[in-house]
Amino acid sequence: MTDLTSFIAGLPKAELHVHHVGSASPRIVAELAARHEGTSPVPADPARLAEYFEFRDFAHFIEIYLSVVDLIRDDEDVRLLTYEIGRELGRQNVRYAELTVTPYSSVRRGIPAKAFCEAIEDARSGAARDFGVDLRWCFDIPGEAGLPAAEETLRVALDERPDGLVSFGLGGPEIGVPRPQFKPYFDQARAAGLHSVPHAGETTGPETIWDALRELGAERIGHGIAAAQDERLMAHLAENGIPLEVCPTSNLRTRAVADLDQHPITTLVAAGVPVSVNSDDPPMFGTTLEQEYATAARLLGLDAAGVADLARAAVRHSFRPGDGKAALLGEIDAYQAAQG
Ligand SMILES: O=c1[nH]cnc2c1ncn2[C@@H]1O[C@H](CO)[C@@H](O)[C@H]1O
Repeated sequence: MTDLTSFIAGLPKAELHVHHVGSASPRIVAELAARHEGTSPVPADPARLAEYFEFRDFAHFIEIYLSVVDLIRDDEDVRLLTYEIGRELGRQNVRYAELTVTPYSSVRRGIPAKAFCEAIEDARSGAARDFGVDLRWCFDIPGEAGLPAAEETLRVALDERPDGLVSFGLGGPEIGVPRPQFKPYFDQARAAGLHSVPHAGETTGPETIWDALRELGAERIGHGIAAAQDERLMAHLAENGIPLEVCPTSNLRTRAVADLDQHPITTLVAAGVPVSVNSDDPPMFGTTLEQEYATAARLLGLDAAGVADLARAAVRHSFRPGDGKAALLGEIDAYQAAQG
């Protein structure tokens, strides 16, 4: 197992499902909480954060998530947060990451869209230069904020169009937030060349995934674990090569699954559904991408070659432009050969 752990650590990887504010390290969260002490429920002591990040259920998770979002108050906070995420990804040998960013939350708090996009783009350049990580953006609609959030997210995406933007998403709760209402916004984003990557089937059933496919033109699905309850849907995903971004520990910590050993990833993989493994909100869930790979290896019974294939799947499912995918696949091949 130690061998596999070090193989995973050195393996060049791609991360496809990781949230911006949800990636803030305990140090950064505590630093921001101290800066805004008295106006935030977030503990300013990193040692107390683990307890703060114990979630009763998904709704509680979103409540806590939004309290951390509230700590991001100016474009300097955005710049620092994003650059530090690049550092952590680089440390894990993540070479490419699509970060789910929610511009609506910041714009609503008074950070101008232009300043927000400049801050993430500055961090993107810095992360490439200093940590060798290629960061890209998925701009997601926070579902709980409804159509005004959809409108604003689309506006920022199309008007600012930062260089790193590759896709358009939809996050937050699924219960009480039907996917079809967002169709016109996804239609416009897709017409402008953005890929469609909504969350679906994380906290509700397979019907939400069907909606995401039919109404939002989903090319990949965030989470999508409820597909395991629907044979026809699994066959559809397999036949059409529509991948799921699976985040095992997240599902445990938000109590979407009761036990990692019963995680649907095994059913999905057995049915031929393309999957990648991702970390979602790593410090909040007490995980890292490396740990998610180790968990997937355990659940799926993978050896080093199987783990390398998992990394290749993430690269293939990614929206990395140009010859970037081939280059990263080449890095994985070279690493595997050298370890051989
Ligand atoms: O696991 C997750 N599922 C859904 N949304 C999430 C998750 N993690 C973070 N967010 C974030 O929650 C906010 C409120 O909608 C959004 O910013 C979304 O990106």
